[in-house]
Amino acid sequence: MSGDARKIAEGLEHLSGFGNEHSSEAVPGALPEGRNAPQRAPFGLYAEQLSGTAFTEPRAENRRSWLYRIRPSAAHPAFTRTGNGSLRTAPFTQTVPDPNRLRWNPLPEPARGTDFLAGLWTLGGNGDVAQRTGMAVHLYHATASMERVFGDADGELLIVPERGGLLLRTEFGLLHVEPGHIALIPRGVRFRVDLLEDSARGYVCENYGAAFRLPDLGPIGANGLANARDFRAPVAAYEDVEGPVEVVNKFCGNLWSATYDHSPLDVVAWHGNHVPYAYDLRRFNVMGTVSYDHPDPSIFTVLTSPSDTPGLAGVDFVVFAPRWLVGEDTFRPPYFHRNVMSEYMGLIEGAYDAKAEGFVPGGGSLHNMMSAHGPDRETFDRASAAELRPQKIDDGLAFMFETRWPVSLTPQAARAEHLQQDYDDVWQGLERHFQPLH
Ligand SMILES: O=C(O)Cc1cc(O)ccc1O
Ligand SMILES: [Fe+2]
Repeated sequence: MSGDARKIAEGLEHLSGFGNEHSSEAVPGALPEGRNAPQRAPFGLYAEQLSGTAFTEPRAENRRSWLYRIRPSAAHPAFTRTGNGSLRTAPFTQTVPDPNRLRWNPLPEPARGTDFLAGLWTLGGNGDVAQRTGMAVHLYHATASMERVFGDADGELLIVPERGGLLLRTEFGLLHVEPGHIALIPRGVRFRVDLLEDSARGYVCENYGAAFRLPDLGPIGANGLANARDFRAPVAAYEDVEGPVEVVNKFCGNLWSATYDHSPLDVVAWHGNHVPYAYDLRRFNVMGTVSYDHPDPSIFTVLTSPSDTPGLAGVDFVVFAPRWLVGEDTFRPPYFHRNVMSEYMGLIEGAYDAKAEGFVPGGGSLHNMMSAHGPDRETFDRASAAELRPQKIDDGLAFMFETRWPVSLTPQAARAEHLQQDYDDVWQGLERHFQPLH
């Protein structure tokens, strides 16, 4: 936490757009013109490519950036294993996959001096990191800014702050996010997290699969949901620091550490489309029914990571943002359902319209493949009797990581003190109302 970081965060410029060919230079003239790798890059910088897709993936999929840096990333000593803390990686095989509905309270308060990386705690996930499929659900609770630098070779990190602003110092420059915003750090991109308050907590989806992108809009048309221009990418900003800097690399599930003799956040200019970005979820253009029935939550998709089957996401990131409910002769909250996809939900603020209580900011719920869930009894009773006037839902911000594979838990999540023991009770007392005519 630092006043300096807050001042920096609030004065940041950014580049606008999703998936663009952006370019940025912290020093005018640092970006080569007309070629990526001139014989000598401007100002004695090193040119380096960072790829996010195979070289040969179709143009519409292809992601890579060119970085012009003080030292090439290759200039580093050997990495050696360091402790993984509470961070775990797929395949998750240490617990028996659980068909029960599960819900957790927020993580307990960590020790003072816990940085973002040490504060990461894995709930579970699916797939296999070495196959680049699946995802992990992490929570974080941090009480100190990072001194070290982190990069995740295993996947991109979708960070969903719930409490406390963050200043993300990345190779591409600086991003500022507050609760209600998201940040995405692409696979392999190095970064450090400064806290803007005494502590920060939130959620992370580590996506081992194909990079998140905006969903197709189909009949919605050319605009709507998350609009591309509302995504913010950083402008180039570099650290010219000589001296020991610890760099931690997550590789196939383990943390590896090396002490560099310089900061790796030394990129003076860059161009490309494999970049970190941030987005304010309150900019989401919510679509919904204007006639009847509760639409499926895919209508709230912010970002999707496709799998090899069209329409079947490895993981979708979905937001339940403030909106009007106007459906006529409609049970307006989320319906009862059993879903082939698996749903991890978190709450950033306020309340969620399917749950009267017990689903709290910083907590989370897991409804795995085919587990029966939906409104709790209190919500069902209230919504079944409610007068159906137009109603604004504006007291909460919830989200979902919805994935095609069941989420298996880590032992620490399965045995957590903050796992609620009585979650099933929210569906107790749903009375029988059936009265056939006779
Ligand atoms: O379970 C949930 O609360 C998420 C959800 C929301 C919704 O509006 C419809 C279906 C669904 O799974
Ligand atoms: Fe659901």
